Amino acid sequence: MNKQKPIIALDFATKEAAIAFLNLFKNESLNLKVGMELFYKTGMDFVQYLKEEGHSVFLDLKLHDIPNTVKSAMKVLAQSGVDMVNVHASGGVKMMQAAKEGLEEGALNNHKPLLIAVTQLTSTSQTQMNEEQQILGAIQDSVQNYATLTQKAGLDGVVCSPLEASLIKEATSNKFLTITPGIRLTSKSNDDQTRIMTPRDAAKNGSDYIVVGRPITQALDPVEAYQYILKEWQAELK
Ligand SMILES: O=C(O)c1cc(=O)[nH]c(=O)n1[C@@H]1O[C@H](COP(=O)(O)O)[C@@H](O)[C@H]1O
Repeated sequence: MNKQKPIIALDFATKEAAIAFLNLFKNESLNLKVGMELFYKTGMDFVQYLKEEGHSVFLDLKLHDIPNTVKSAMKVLAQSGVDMVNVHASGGVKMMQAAKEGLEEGALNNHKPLLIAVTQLTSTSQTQMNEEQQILGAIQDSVQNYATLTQKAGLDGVVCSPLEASLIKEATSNKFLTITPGIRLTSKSNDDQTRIMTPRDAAKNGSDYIVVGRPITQALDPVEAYQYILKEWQAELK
């Protein structure tokens, strides 16, 4: 995964729609995230096709189950040759350790994907967390707690909002990765994302990778939107 480039969330319903989008980018090698919608429709063959086309792939399936099940599933994912996979940190330290073991056991030719854990989803608001999850206190504290547990389990980093990136670096280490969706071009969100930042501010606040979906995929000119975000991201990259 090239840190200089945003990760594009390839949230499309079909292989044809995803390929039509990718064709706009000619032969450029991209960081792509394949999530549940596209994966459930197209399966591992399409993921493999993306790898063969020279792209880096974050397979975002957010595993969350008992340790034994997650370990077995990770063994299979390790064999796919993808570059990054994830679990939910709320599954607990034992589940995260099992995920890591599964990846290590399944790794082919020593290629082990980066393993990261989702803290609090970027769509979750302070109020929602307090009222629905019954976690009291500030959402930043919950994110930091999940990040500390993730580090303890030996994973490579977390998925969080860019708003929390610098806080996580302070609580863990500079090498602990922050992968940050919730990227919007203005400071106001008009969709399901609540904890958002612009690409430039995300870079300033220490995000290692930004994940961007609709601001690129739904743009009138996706290549122009991508180029703009790339420029904004790289402008402040340390
Ligand atoms: O794990 C993720 O990638 C993820 C975690 C999170 O907390 N928030 C979040 O938005 N995502 C993913 O990041 C992408 C963001 O897409 P947009 O909101 O369209 O930019 C989606 O594919 C989400 O599934």
